[in-house]
Amino acid sequence: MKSVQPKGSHFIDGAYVDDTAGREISCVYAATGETVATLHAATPAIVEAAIASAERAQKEWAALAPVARGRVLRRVADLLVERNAELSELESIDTGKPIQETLVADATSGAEALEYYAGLAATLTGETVPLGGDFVYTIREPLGVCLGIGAWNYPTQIAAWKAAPALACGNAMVFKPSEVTPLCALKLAELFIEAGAPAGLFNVVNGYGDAAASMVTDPRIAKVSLTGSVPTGQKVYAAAAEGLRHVTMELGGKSPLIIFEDADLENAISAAINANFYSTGQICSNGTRVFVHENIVEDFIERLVERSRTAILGDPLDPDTQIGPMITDAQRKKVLDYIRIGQEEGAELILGGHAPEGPGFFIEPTIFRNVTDEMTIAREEIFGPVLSILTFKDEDEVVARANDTQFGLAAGLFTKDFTRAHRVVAQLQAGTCWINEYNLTPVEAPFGGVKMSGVGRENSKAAIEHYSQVKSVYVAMGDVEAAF
Ligand SMILES: NC(=O)C1=CN([C@@H]2O[C@H](COP(=O)(O)OP(=O)(O)OC[C@H]3O[C@@H](n4cnc5c(N)ncnc54)[C@H](O)[C@@H]3O)[C@@H](O)[C@H]2O)C=CC1
Repeated sequence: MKSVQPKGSHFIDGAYVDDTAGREISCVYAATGETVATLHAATPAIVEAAIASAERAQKEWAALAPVARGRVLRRVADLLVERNAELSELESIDTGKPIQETLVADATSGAEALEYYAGLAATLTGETVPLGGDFVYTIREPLGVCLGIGAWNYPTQIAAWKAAPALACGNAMVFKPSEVTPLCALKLAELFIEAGAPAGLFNVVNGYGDAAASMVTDPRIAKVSLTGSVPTGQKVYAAAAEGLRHVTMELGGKSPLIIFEDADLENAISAAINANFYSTGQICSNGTRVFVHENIVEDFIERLVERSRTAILGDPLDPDTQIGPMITDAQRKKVLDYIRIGQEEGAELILGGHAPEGPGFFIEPTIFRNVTDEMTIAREEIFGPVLSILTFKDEDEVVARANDTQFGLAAGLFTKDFTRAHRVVAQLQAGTCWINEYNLTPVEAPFGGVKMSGVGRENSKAAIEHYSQVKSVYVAMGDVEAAF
């Protein structure tokens, strides 16, 4: 494999830097287990350099005309599109996701976020509030230096989804990628410099959880946006509270996908496949509890299994590969444990369930039927290619069961009855819902969770609220009245 060793472990103040005193980070190609790059986790000196340069750059950036800021973001979007082929290859090496996915879902999704917020940058104005003679005007201000902390499943997309709205609002960002996918965000940082952003505006600090934790409580950090698991979210939210910092939390889920009796079966099956096996099931919003009406469950299962059997597992860089490995061996073990527990608790394994022989962290697409609500595989987030089929009889019952979870990230339903579709969606406790689709997350629409799945929204105009603050200015036009 060609070398993907970056010129340094971190990208700070416009250049690669390293401090070999930091603990080693091995970047492993999940398809073979081979180490493809070795980096060093941030030391306190690296963290200090990153935050200090971001603080400097933020002042320069916020002083630019918004349209000029937008122009830089737009150039980054163009560069992401132009370099999509090489960036997708790197994404596949960093994560193990198949190249046929990364070519359409990672740098391209990042580019869309940058293009969207590039356009929005110059429109972020305040409002005027008439009060008779006096009036109030508002100014939308940046927060300062924002900290982004990423998960491993979408390293380019997560970095871009956080950086684009943050920078459009006039903030700077320090981004800490997941320690298992440290490569892609560094490339994004290079592109910001190439596009003309001030040095320090978007810094990447690689490291483990402790490096991110040390930044969360730094007095110069105004906001923290995390994509990660619920336990990490709870820790980061609590730590950020010490300084009353703004937070956005994009956390885990156990989302329902409901297939009503009148659903278009082939479309529903396509959605169930996408909602469970895309990115080898490593997607937070996956619809892993597939509720199928009892009258159609046999037909549904027959076709689902028939189609899922044809999935091609293989080298992520092979254009024919449809399913890549899990991110790490540890994650694969965790998923295999859930599969074992599912069988022990009485669910019926009808496809997959094994790790194929040979190198790499592969796991077969796995389908369980006869899953019941209290089983562990129906309650906990697995974060792997494991689809659970549950059956239901009527609408009220399935809504109650769908909502019976601590999570609330996403939900989907399939029906041809639009009255029912809207009635059910209105009752579902989820931040993002799909009617007759699943897992599409266009930048134009808000994305995020309710309940334990998170706080705040990414994408769309909604993200602007989470990366800016409003100053209210009262203007008096007459004399000041006083009691004496
Ligand atoms: N809602 C969403 O948008 C998404 C949520 N996820 C969730 O993320 C999880 C899988 O990703 P992982 O990387 O394993 O999650 P994780 O929660 O272990 O780590 C996420 C990030 O937080 C950092 N971190 C760990 N401890 C920290 C601490 N005490 N303070 C500050 N930062 C800390 C890690 O280094 C990593 O960069 C899944 O549970 C999944 O549901 C993943 C992708 C998208």
